Amino acid sequence: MLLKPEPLLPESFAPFGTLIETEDAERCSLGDGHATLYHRLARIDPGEGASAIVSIIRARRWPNRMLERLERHPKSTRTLIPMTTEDWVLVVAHGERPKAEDCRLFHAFGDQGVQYDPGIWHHPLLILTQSQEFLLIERDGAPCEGLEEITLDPPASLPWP
Ligand SMILES: NC(=O)N[C@@H](O)C(=O)O
Repeated sequence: MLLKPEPLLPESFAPFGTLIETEDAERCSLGDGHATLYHRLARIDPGEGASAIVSIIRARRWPNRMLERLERHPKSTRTLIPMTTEDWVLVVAHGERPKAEDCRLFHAFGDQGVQYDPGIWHHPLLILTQSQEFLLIERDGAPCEGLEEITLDPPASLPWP
C-alpha cells in the first residue's frame, strides 16, 4: 500500500494529537521586544501518577521505503519537536489494529513538532536526511517502558526510494 503525503495542518492532524507550531499561536513580546513568546502550544499529559521528562532522540534515516510496524504509548502524550530545520515525515493511524490502508503520511516542515495523543499508533521517526535530532517530552520511566508494537502485514510503503 503506497502512502500519499499530506501537508501537516492543525485540522488534519487533530484526530491524532496536537500540531506544535508558532503560526496562529497566542503570543506576547518579551525582553523589551527582543523576543516573542508563543504561548501554550500543547498541554503535556504524562498519565496518572507520573511526571514528564525531556529527552532527545537522534533519528537515522529509515533504511528502505517499507514500513512494517507501528508503535504506541498508551499511558501518556508523546511530544516530538525537531531540533534542526530539515523537513521530516510522520505516519499515524487510528484503530486497535490498524492496517497499511489506515495509515496517514504527513509531511512536516522543520519548524513543526507534534504531540501524539495517548495510544495513537505511529511509525518510528522518519526523516529525510541522514540524521536528525528531536526533543522528546515523554512520561518518566525506563526507556521504552509501556511501548506497544504491531506489525503491518502487508507493509505500507513510502512514495520515494
Ligand atoms: N523509534 C522512534 O523513533 N520512536 C519515536 O517515534 C517515539 O515515539 O519514541
